[in-house]
Amino acid sequence: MIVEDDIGLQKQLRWSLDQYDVVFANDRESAISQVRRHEPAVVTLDLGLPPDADGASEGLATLRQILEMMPDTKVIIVSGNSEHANAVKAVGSGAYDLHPKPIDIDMLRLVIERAFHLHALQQENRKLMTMQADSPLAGIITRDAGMLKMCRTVEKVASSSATMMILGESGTGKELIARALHTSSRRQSQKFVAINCAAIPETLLESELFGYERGAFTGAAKQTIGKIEMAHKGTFFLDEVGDLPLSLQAKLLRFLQQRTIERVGGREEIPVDVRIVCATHRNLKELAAKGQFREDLYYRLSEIVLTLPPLRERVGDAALLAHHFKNKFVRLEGRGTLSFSQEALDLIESYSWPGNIREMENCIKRAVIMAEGRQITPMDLGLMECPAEPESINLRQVRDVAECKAVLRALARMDGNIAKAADLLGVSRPTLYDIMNRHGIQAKTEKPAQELEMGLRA
Ligand SMILES: Nc1ncnc2c1ncn2[C@@H]1O[C@H](COP(=O)(O)OP(=O)(O)OP(=O)(O)O)[C@@H](O)[C@H]1O
Repeated sequence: MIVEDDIGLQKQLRWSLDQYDVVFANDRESAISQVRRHEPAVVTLDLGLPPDADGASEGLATLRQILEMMPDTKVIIVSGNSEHANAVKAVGSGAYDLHPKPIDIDMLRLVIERAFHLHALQQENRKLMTMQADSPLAGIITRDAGMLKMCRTVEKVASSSATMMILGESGTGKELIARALHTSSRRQSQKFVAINCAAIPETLLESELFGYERGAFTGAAKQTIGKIEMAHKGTFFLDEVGDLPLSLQAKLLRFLQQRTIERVGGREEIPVDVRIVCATHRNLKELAAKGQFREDLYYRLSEIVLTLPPLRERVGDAALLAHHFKNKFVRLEGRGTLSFSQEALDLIESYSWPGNIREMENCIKRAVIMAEGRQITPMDLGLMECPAEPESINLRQVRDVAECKAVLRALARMDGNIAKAADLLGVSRPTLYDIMNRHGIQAKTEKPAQELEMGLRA
């Protein structure tokens, strides 16, 4: 934003700064209203504004008000020699830098560029911090109404000892939820032990799960405890439980009924106190109907069932997670500021993510490594598939659903910034608030990090 009452100078700056989206103001009132509407990252401010064009009182008051509203905004004071003392005072009050009049446009461009860079860094940093605070459960990034509800369920059931089944496609975060359940429970100071039934050959699985005594089989040189026993007093996570062979299903069922285990080659019944959480991407009911999974075990394991929606059904999460992973890998790879191009974000939002969050994580890691400039382009993402079109239904419903999705997407993309989301949607801020009200989308401004707990009431 350029705050300047000299129309000639305004024009000159408009031409010289045509690489930026510039908005103008010529006095305090219009400056403040532009700040409300556009929330500019960088402002150049002439101190001599009407009605005190020869003094600095209006300029200094404008500076104060801008910084009260938007403390991160970088305000560059543009002033003549006679105003030097006031310009220094302005820097003392929080202005970012000062630039002398007459303007040296190359110098000013440089100062503006640095100001944008610093602003971007601060925003990234803030986002990183708020993302962590934002998580409803440790490590889980989401603003989707269904997922937020699920996180609340996890918190509620964490203190119980009920056995839990987590269903969902591959890469939807089943293990992450299991870990979150453990860290939210009173078992958190004890071990979380995980085993993937699909990754271990059948012949080894029994001894992995239950342990073995010395001499139980050739090569059993010493007594070894199994994973279930290892998790004593903690949480035991049985991943891909649908792949558990039938013989071991019987043994697991016995453990669930008696809460004791018998090591392979042993005779002793050893009591073990564990919370069992299991997960699968397979349809256990179907497997049970085909006789490949014991129905009694299925019911024992599913005292509480959580179903994780695939990423393509989580509204707004694709852009949110993309930003999260971009920030993570930029840090890990030691890259400078990097943002998504508009086209890259469009692609991220329309892609169907068959591999869910794991695929997204890998894709963004690749993009951070591949990106050549300061922007991640669709090419860097390396995604092939075309977006699927939603089914059409009743016209009013289609319009409603599309409107609601567009608003959630715009808010997610602009990280909850209402003014920017309104701009993106091409509506005024009050109109956006109306639409959000109509769809029950909340914006909790008192807690910016969670402004965005956007939920659909219906
Ligand atoms: N909501 C989320 N926020 C941040 N990271 C996530 C989220 N969900 C999943 N991840 C990350 O995505 C990756 C895959 O998650 P996870 O291993 O928990 O999925 P899964 O459903 O258990 O997969 P599989 O069925 O293949 O075992 C992990 O690196 C995890 O940290």
